[in-house]
Amino acid sequence: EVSITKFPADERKIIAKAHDKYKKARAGIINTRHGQIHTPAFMPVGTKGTVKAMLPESVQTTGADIILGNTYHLMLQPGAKRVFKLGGLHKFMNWSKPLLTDSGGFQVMSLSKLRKITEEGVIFNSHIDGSKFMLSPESSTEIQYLLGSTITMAFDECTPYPSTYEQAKSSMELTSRWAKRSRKAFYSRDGYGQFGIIQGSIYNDLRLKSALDLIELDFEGYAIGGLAVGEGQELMFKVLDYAPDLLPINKPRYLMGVGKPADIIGAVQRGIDMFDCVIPTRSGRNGQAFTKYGVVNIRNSKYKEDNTPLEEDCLCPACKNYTKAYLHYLVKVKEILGAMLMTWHNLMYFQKLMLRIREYIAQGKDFDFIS
Ligand SMILES: CC1(C)O[C@@H]2[C@@H](CO[C@@]3(CNc4nc5cc6c(=O)[nH]c(N)nc6cc5[nH]4)OC(C)(C)O[C@@H]23)O1
Ligand SMILES: [Zn+2]
Repeated sequence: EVSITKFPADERKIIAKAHDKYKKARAGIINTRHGQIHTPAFMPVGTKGTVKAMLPESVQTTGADIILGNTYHLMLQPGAKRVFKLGGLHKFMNWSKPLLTDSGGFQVMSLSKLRKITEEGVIFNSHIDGSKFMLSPESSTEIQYLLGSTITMAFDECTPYPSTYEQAKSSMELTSRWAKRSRKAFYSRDGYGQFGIIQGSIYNDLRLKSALDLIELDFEGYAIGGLAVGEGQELMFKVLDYAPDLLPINKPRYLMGVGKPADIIGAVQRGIDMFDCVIPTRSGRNGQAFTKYGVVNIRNSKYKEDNTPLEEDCLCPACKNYTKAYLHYLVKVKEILGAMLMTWHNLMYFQKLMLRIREYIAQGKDFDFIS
């Protein structure tokens, strides 16, 4: 029931502005071969075929519909052909819902020491044993097929931040050529999809050109790459004020590597549907718990005799059965159970945030809350 109240003109402008701010937010469902994805969605990161410190069934109880894996790590160990022979990544890791795999270029740049970028692809030495590998649009796409990914990411070059206009332009153009080769190498099947990744750094004309090049290839969804690479929230939002609108309105939009709750809320308001970030899992293992009261650093000595849960109304095992004092102790003495419980709580927190955002959008309500 919306009651129409006569606001003075200037207040009406503010309210209109607020609603205007939310008009790009959308809630929906992506149907895949491995089940539905309710969007806006947060994807827990399972880089090496496991969400660290979590059983897959526990990840499922947090409400996650889809998790992320990494081509780069899995091709080095245990190897894509071996995973294929063993029945694919879903079977290997006992996760039957959707899986999205990143295409590996970004991880090569952020992980391996020696590498060379050529038109063909990226030649690099494994950060594990130094052996030589090459990733190309074709090999990355084939590896993701062997893994059995529900959503395959195109092979791109993540333009570093900061970059000059010229650097960003040539990097974006390489990504467009690689996207074309990735699309050609993709074995399309019902219920599986491939997402293109737009680049262009912070330059709106390059972002537009990147989007136009990739829309021509008719991907099942589109990611905005080259963000969450040190540019900061303000600059990221500046790009997000226009970039999502360059992409097809009826296809999923995925912002890679984001982020903290406030980043996610701001990006949803600008039209983003999918997110992945290591924050809930990595910071959980480091003793940081996300709660409605803010981030709790459980190692702080003020918790050593705190007999209350992280959040009294949270349904996760950490909050239902344990106290902050116990979590403080476990993390201090580096007990594995500490990493498990903190991770479980944070993943639950992030999924509850996404659920509330989806509900607020469905009811046409504002969701500027950051709790
Ligand atoms: C936010 C937070 C905590 O996440 C951490 C750390 C540093 O940022 C992150 C997250 N940001 C991030 N931006 C990305 C851009 C691309 C991209 O353009 N292309 C492709 N294929 N994959 C991408 C994956 C991305 N992840 O990137 C690494 C280095 C993976 O660690 C993550 O800060
Ligand atoms: Zn909890």
